[in-house]
Amino acid sequence: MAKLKLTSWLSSSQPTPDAEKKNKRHSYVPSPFARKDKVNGLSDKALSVESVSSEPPSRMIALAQKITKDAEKLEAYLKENNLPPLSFDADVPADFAKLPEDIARSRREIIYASKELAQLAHGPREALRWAVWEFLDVLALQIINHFGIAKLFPVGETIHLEDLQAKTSLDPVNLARALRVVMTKGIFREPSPGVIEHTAMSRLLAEDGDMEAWIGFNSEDIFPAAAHVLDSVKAHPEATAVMRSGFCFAFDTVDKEPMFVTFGKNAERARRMGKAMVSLTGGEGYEMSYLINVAGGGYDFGEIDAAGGTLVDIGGSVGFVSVELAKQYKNMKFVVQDTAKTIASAPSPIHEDAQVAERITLQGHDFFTEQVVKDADVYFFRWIIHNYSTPYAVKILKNLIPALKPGARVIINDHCLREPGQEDPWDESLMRRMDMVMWTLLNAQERTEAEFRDLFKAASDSFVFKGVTRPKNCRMSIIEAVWQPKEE
Ligand SMILES: C[S@@+](CC[C@H](N)C(=O)[O-])C[C@H]1O[C@@H](n2cnc3c(N)ncnc32)[C@H](O)[C@@H]1O
Repeated sequence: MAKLKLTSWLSSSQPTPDAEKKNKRHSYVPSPFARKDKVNGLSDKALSVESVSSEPPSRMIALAQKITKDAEKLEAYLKENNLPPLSFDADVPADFAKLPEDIARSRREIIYASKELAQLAHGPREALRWAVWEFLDVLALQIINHFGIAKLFPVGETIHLEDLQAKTSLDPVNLARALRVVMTKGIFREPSPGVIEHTAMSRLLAEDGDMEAWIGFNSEDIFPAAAHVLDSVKAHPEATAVMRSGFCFAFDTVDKEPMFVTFGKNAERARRMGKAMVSLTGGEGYEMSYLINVAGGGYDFGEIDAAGGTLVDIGGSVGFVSVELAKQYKNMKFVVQDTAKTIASAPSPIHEDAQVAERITLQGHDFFTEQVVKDADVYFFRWIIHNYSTPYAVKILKNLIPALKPGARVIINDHCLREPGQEDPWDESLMRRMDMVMWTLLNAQERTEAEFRDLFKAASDSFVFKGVTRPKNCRMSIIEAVWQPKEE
């Protein structure tokens, strides 16, 4: 399939002055390794810590000082608020308490600075040599998670390795070797030789079903698919066809079916992916509340609500986003569209509050066919457009056109990539890796603002691109265009 003007993140498209301003307004500490003048991530300004000598401290010392300063700040906050000290112990809370802005920043700076410091201390050759071994940690975690090892003994108790071995079909030698690799990541520990106990992270594997699904989906679906991207891109260098992705090469479905169809045929695998998505969207920076909270930069549907307007939630899964919106907006109506199978699996009623449930309609609809809900006020795509390369994404948008009334809004809720170096390093790494996941599974991609603009333009000149906004601390952006057909 021919590629349209696919300005991939490699061929950095120039942002408009407005986009530039917006990016700057939201930008955090520059991403690691992005700029020569901001060696390895933290700008020199971000590292301005007092030095006792007249010589400016080396990068290594500046990072170490920064870590100390921010760690002291974080520790003081924890103490003042009677929060437990940070630890790997199994009984600590799995999530950070909600931190005030400045303390949250300190926490993040500790993460970036310590990562950079460790890399400096490894040196270039050793850092590079072992960077490519990360997949072996994933392999070990895959084995431990798949065989449910964390659930085989209670949290708070220890177990002898041989007793643990007796509880699993996994070969004893293989259990021990996989366990000892994940232990290097703080998942389980061995307080004395052959004695195993839980840590906070292994406890999550035992008790958090969504996390177990997240690890399973990533290590059993994405990991094999990633290992086949090279085959796929060698055979089809344009890498746009959804049925020729690394996933299709890995699972023998090339030119037969896309990933979503493969999952649709396997209830267990589909359920795992669904739960994995719940885990992801409950994670920091992805919560639904960002979209809803107008004061924090979420989308304001107030005008549409006042008029009792309709939002079509396309690829809306089992309707949980529409439910959240309907709880907030008491007059709007919602149509949730997804594959017939997904719609059939939605809860009934969709919500216990009848005032919410009665305003939500569920409908089987394939977004590769013409939109059937005419004259709605909003057509909404969350985590949909990034699943498709440009030719498919343009088709999805074009399928809306016969249904659109003048002024209809098309809202996309996805990542929006900024220029390299403008994100907080944690976000930058996560969003770039999500871009690789999209490539791996679906030959799809995350997009920049300019790429979203091009997408709408390729669908029709009558889409007026309104721009991109991003709620504070949220990783996802809100991308909007309005349908304004040209006068004949
Ligand atoms: C990544 S999920 C996003 C779900 C939801 N919008 C959210 O925010 O979590 C993609 C959704 O698209 C649906 N989907 C995939 N292909 C579709 C198609 N051709 N037509 C309609 N829905 C489709 C899937 O069933 C799935 O629910």
